[in-house]
Amino acid sequence: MTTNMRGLFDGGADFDISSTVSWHALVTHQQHVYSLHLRELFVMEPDRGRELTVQAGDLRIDFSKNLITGETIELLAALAREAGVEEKRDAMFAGAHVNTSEDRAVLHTALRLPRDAELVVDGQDVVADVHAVLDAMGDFTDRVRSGEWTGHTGKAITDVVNIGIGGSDLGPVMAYEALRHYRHPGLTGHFVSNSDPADLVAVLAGLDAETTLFVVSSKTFTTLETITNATAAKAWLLAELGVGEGDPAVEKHFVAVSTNADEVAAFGIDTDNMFGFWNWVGGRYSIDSAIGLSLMIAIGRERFGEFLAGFHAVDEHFRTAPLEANGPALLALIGLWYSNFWDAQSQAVMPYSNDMERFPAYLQQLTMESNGKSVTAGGQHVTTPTGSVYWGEPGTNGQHAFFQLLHQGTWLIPADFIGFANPVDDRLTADGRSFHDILMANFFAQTEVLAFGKTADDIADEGVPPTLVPHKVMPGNRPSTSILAPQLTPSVLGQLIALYEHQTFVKGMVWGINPFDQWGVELGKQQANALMGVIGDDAVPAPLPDSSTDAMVRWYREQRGRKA
Ligand SMILES: O=P(O)(O)OC[C@H]1O[C@H](O)[C@H](O)[C@@H](O)[C@@H]1O
Repeated sequence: MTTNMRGLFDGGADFDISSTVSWHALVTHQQHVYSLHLRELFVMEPDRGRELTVQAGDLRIDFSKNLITGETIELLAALAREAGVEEKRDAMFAGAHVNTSEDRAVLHTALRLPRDAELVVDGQDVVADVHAVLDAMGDFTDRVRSGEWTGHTGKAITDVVNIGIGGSDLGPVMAYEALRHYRHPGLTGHFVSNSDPADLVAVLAGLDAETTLFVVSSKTFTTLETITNATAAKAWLLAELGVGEGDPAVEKHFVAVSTNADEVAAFGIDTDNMFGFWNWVGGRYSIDSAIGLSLMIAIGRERFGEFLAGFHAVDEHFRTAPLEANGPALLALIGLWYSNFWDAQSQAVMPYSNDMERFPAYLQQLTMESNGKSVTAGGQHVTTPTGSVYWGEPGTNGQHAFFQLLHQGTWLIPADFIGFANPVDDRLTADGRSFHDILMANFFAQTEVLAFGKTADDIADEGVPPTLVPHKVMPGNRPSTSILAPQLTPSVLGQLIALYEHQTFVKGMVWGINPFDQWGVELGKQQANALMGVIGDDAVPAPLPDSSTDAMVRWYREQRGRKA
């Protein structure tokens, strides 16, 4: 396989997905589906619930409550084929440089290959490299968990603080919360990300420096927030331990996860205590790399292995299943159906699992940083809307907050519901009734009501006064996808993440954009750096170039007790 993928990924300067035969067919087909209600579709296709359900690993994905027919799936699959999704998928798995703007391979799938797999990319045995790091992480994890690794004063570690932001925070904290029941009882994890000092202050307030381990996680090791927090944490540690800068105590309390050994050393962390990864792992695709170290310490190396095996199961499904029965591909294509043919702008994700509270936030970075692009990989302006706004809250909480808008509002907002057959912990009951049954009864009820609603006739038949009937009509025909799994285990969490990673990829490939760069984040960082020297220093001459920022900075200086 050639590593120069410009041809395939640029699609040729003239290629425009919205000019393809399949796209035009979908435009026409949408008018047909628009004329049908989900109530009618379920009558016309009585076995629809089973026919439109796909199994991907342990994930049972029911697409039947979407505004689709069998023909929609055929047309969407044809669109994906016209866009070269299968070739692009194969190229990604093989290690081609599919991230064209940065000329990099995209190999998060290699992070979960089993030890006996083979993959050589750019002359490098990727599987051997991945497992060497996993082994080092595992050995370190074992030592921390057993108490063999001690702090400077010889005490075992009780608290692990991950310092990172973006992909170096969202994945670790989300998975740590989601896998709460698998954690080591004697170790507590903490996550510090924000450049608001309140974040670090609140975490340090409860900690004993002698038993605290900091994991500084940063792909680049230059991210301002992370380096600021890590520097402050180091100063706190040195002060608490009563030792000076450069004291070897730091080695016992700071480890690093990064691709940048030079910066790690410059920060003062022994590179023997650094766990590496590679530039072919994007930040938002990195929870299964060494960035997962704090998670591995929490759940242990075996459970972390199960987590990786879960990703791999869905990778294999995605790599081999035909598009028409491919969970990630269908999730993507049906999402794209709403974005591009129904004018939907957002996508809700509702995990019916309190432990998955951070999953929507995690998906925001994964999907929006990946597909929030308006030029194609070839540099042309896109001709269609791209990435959706992802958002959500755990059920049932969301039901009592914003579901009203989903049920009766004017926007079409497709929703993914995620739920489990078994709770991880069912010790508590409410008068003998399972909490979990209450939770899942709500899940099923919501997807049913969204799809089928309640008609004015049905409401009138119940004796509701005519003036109230319009207010009580539930229009239905609101799409949802139900993703179910037996239980929220490390493997299932890995499967869910891989499902969304690959759906993000498929959407990006159909749109012809590059889901693996994030140039849009850079300018804000540069601007913040430039303003940092200005806002706190009266000597820097005003005015600033725009009147809004200028006035705000003057106000800020005044409020901070300085003269503008
Ligand atoms: O891991 P780091 O290099 O510190 O990067 C942390 C995060 O910051 C950047 O601004 C990117 O937008 C993210 O993709 C990345 O995950």
